[in-house]
Amino acid sequence: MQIQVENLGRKFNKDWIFRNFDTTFQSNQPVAITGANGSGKSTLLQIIAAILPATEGKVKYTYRQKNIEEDKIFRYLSLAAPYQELIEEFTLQESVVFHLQFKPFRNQLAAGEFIKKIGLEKARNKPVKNFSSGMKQRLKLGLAFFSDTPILLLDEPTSNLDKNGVDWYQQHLSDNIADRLVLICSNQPYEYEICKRIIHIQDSLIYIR
Ligand SMILES: Nc1ncnc2c1ncn2[C@@H]1O[C@H](COP(=O)(O)OP(=O)(O)OP(=O)(O)O)[C@@H](O)[C@H]1O
Repeated sequence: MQIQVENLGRKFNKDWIFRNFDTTFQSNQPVAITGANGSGKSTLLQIIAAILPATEGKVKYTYRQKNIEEDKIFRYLSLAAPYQELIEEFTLQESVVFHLQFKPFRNQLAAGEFIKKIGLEKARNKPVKNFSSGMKQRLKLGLAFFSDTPILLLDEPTSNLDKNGVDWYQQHLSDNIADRLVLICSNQPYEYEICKRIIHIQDSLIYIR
């Protein structure tokens, strides 16, 4: 998988959040996106996920030597982010079965095994609306980690997780990144220890470290 970003810029109202950004993201080269609160990390991630349009510039997606249109890229990506919604009325079991209608899990993982892997067996029949914020975060991360997609996008991945949850995150992240293009928006180094490349956003400019 490759994502090529050319002359990317985004403004809200009259303010440029960032401008003139060029880079290429590749599978097996996980990248952290860092920067102060409000610097534009989530905005950049949402443009790459084709959730938000860019104001100028282009994002090009290539998978197995074929161009993927922007309106099809959702099929190729998994995203875990604070602004991503879960279906609150569904139980955990129903949420997983619903998800599997659109995106299968890696290595043919079954729904029951998935629920064990995210450590929520006791909540199998509980509605998601009654989950704690940490339980919701485990579900979001699990769906992203274990879905069979070549792109994995994470925004503030350990928010609401306790120490056990952070250990769980680090373990499953490293187990599920092979052959995937991984981008992590974060200011917590323990969330992006696997990333050798860091992109830092400051004062509307994006620096590659
Ligand atoms: N829909 C919107 N309308 C107007 N301004 C917006 C909108 N969405 C984001 N912004 C502004 O864009 C800037 C970047 O926001 P963004 O959420 O991308 O930052 P961030 O680096 O992810 O922040 P944080 O670390 O707090 O999550 C902020 O100044 C924010 O107020």
